Amino acid sequence: MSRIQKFTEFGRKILAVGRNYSDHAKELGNTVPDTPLLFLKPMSACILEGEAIEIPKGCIDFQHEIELAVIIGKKCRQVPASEAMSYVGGYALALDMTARDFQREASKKGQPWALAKCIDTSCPVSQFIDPSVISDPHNLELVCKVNGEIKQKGNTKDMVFRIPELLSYISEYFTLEEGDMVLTGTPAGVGPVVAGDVIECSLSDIITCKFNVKAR
Ligand SMILES: CC(=O)CC(=O)C(=O)O
Ligand SMILES: [Mg+2]
Repeated sequence: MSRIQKFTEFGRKILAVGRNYSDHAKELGNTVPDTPLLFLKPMSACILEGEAIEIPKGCIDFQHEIELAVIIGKKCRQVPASEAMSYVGGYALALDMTARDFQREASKKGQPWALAKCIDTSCPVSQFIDPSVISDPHNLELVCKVNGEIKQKGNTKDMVFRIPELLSYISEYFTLEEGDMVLTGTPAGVGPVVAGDVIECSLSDIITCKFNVKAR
């Protein structure tokens, strides 16, 4: 259904969901929200394989968060959960790179997460995955390795809010357009990376992607 096959055809915005896996909420000492916790990432945060993840200036705790990205296939506004999957045009693997020290500081002061989550290179994305190759998006293994060592190993079956609920909730407030992305949250195991590290991600046996980390 979607024409989107490559990064240049992606849309204009990224909606990201936080604390959508209870094991991750727990590891950071957070509770699971009653309704999806949303934030935006700009398209300028996106990079593709071959480009490096850059640690932002002043950050000493830059962390990986592997996430399933849902790519929107057609304009989606106020859709019921029962119809939401028909708006999915594809999937990708993504990293919601997070300056955790900046986030902690912002949260303490009641400030937004822009500097923690929205900075350049903070959204590495894999190649586009056609939805026809994914029979059940709620049973996919997410694995993130740093320098060959497994750091995150989760399954999309453990999402608190599933894709239909997320798209219905989000589209009540934001019109989603073709190529927009929804990052569906990260499972437990997030942790820091430093310059010189290599992050490798996989989604079941469907796709892998690899990114080098460097200082800005
Ligand atoms: C606390 C967070 O950074 C939330 C988030 O992004 C997640 O995936 O969960
Ligand atoms: Mg995240």
